[in-house]
Amino acid sequence: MIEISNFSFKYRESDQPVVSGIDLTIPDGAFVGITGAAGSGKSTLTYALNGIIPHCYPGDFYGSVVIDGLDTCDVVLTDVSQVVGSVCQDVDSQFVTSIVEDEVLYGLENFGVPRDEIEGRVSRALADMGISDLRDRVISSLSGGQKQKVAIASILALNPRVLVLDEPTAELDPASSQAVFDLLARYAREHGTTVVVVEQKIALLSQYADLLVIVDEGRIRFADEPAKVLEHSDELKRIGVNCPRSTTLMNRLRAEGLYGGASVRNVREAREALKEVLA
Ligand SMILES: Nc1ncnc2c1ncn2[C@@H]1O[C@H](COP(=O)(O)OP(=O)(O)OP(=O)(O)O)[C@@H](O)[C@H]1O
Repeated sequence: MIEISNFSFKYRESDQPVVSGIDLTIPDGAFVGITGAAGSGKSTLTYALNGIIPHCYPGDFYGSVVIDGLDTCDVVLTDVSQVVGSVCQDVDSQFVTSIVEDEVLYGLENFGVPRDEIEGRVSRALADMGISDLRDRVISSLSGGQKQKVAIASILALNPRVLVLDEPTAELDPASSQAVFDLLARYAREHGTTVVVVEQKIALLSQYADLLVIVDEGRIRFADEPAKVLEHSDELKRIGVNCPRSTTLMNRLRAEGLYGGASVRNVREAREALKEVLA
């Protein structure tokens, strides 16, 4: 369980807090999607979850962030890393070795995983990400999308109880993005891993998230199941979050009194809903 209570943070260099009054409870095994306009504070929230705040960025920290009973302010970063595996937005800054296999091995060896488990974990993580063929490649020679997959594989190999990923599909094509989300959802379902993903594509998040969080100017504007959040497509647009056109269309029909169902997340759901409207 993750409990963020009345959390605010001001970077030493910023004039005012960049996130304020954040209250969020995330049960174990939940799939949480976070989105919001550029600069709204999404990455800052992920830094609070993976311990980078307060351990690497100096600033004013108020409130508390407690992960599986660990208050991130009371423990060292390594303790947080044992529980939270994270993939940051700039994956290049995350790599510590030059070969794909070494990168996945690095974390396992650092975490003291028994030798006889290591090969199985490396192979499984690479296979899960569909990159077994990249095992011996030099990381700097990979495409942006391939690098993202290596970064995710390195974290999956560690079997963290919580996964925090900041725009993990930014460099991926739609099919690979879907495959990564499928995999994350499988980890949540089968291993009870709590997954927190920052993502620009609200349609993709809505398809997978149990809880969709919208951040606006450092505050949580909505935190609810996706269909409930999508009901507010006009307000979302005003704060820089564009819903799929199918969502906006069905919301307009609801406003006109022509549709009474839940907000739709995609064209397929809109098609079904329209059948009802036209019946
Ligand atoms: N290390 C830092 N020092 C000072 N200010 C920072 C730092 N990192 C981020 N900020 C500021 O905090 C605010 C929120 O940034 P953050 O990166 O958390 O937002 P974001 O929603 O993730 O943005 P994006 O979608 O563009 O990645 C921005 O005004 C940003 O300039």
